[in-house]
Amino acid sequence: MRVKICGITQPQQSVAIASLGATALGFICVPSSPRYVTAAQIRAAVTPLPENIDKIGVFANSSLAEITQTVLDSGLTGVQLHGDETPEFCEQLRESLPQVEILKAMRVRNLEHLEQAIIYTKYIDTLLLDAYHPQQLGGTGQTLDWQMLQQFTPSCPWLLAGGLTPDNVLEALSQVNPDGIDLSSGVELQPGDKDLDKVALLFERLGRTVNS
Ligand SMILES: O=C(O)c1ccccc1N[C@@H]1O[C@H](COP(=O)(O)O)[C@@H](O)[C@H]1O
Repeated sequence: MRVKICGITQPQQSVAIASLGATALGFICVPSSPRYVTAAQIRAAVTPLPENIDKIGVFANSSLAEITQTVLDSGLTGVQLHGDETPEFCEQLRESLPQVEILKAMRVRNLEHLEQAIIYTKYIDTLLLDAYHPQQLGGTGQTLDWQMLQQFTPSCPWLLAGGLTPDNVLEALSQVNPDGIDLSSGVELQPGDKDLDKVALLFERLGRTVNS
């Protein structure tokens, strides 16, 4: 199972979190977020990482040109679209960056949103389901209604996000069967500063060994 730890801002934490067992690290490219990092900061954080770790940039309603330039400048291997990007936008991004993994995040409010998620699967590699929050785009610590996701089996891989912590992750995984999970505020001391003890506890509870 993929485990993505998102909202990394410190280069030394990216290396530590990868060695604890993360398969993917996320970097917030949304200027209004307290976890925002520049392309140069991402470059510094991803350069020492092993090749097999996915390096995902999180964008929200950025232009194609901004995303493409950031990917080229930073060494990202994936782009997570966390705003109101359309399926057509995803298709154009795929043409611009054919080698880069495209993840579309859906902030799920109800069953109708889940149905909309399916429309994207033709144009992306991976879906990510996050909780809806009226004021914030992400990193909110709010959980989804896991029961609603029990029948969710899209034709592409998907990651469960939204308020996951070392304390609730096993309960979530007992109810839903995603291809991976994504955690941010649930393993933090404060926005952008990850709590390495909580990250270690997460992998202990998931029963993982280093980079398995
Ligand atoms: O973390 C942020 O600040 C952020 C800002 C804008 C868009 C997405 C953001 N984070 C994403 O939110 C989810 C869930 O976070 P949490 O575990 O509930 O704190 C995660 O996918 C982050 O990539």
